[in-house]
Amino acid sequence: MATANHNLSDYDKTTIPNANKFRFGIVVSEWNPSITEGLYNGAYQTLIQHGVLPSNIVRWNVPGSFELVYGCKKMQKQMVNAVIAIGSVIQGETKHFDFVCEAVSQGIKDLNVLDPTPVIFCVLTDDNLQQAIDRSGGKHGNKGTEAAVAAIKMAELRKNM
Ligand SMILES: Nc1c(NC[C@H](O)[C@H](O)[C@H](O)CO)[nH]c(=O)[nH]c1=O
Ligand SMILES: CC(=O)[C@@H](O)COP(=O)(O)O
Repeated sequence: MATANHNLSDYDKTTIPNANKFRFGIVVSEWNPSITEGLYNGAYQTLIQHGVLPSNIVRWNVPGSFELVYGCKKMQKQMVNAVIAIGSVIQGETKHFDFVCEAVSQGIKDLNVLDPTPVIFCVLTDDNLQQAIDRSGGKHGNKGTEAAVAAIKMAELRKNM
């Protein structure tokens, strides 16, 4: 289902466990900061709403989405229950977009395979700035909210394994 048909901020709050015992790492790309800050705010506020203590949210910045893989790999070792990778990749004139998106998605997938700490893929890959705006707190909701919900659910799943 396309995002246009499912608002990223809509979810059943009754299905979310209390996250007051969990600790989360959030790694934020500095490229397109107006977008990534919106994603971070969505994720942060959602974690707080579900009981996470501010002191249990660790934030690191990296230069761009390509560096999210390295930052998340290191964040996995910080005694956190889950990691959220936040980035915004916007198509330019060249194929660089394709290489960055492929590297980040494959790299984060690999982190989930190789380490027991889940890493949530909160990376927008948009054709233009408007699409990114719409998905970072605009008309289609906030992917940061969606990512925080996923992080809590994965932390709970890991706890029960
Ligand atoms: N064009 C975008 C980039 N490019 C930078 C790369 O992510 C990387 O930092 C650089 O190639 C050095 O290794 N990054 C984004 O996050 N978003 C873009 O739109
Ligand atoms: C995703 C990118 O790296 C891209 O925005 C860079 O722009 P360009 O392809 O015009 O160099």
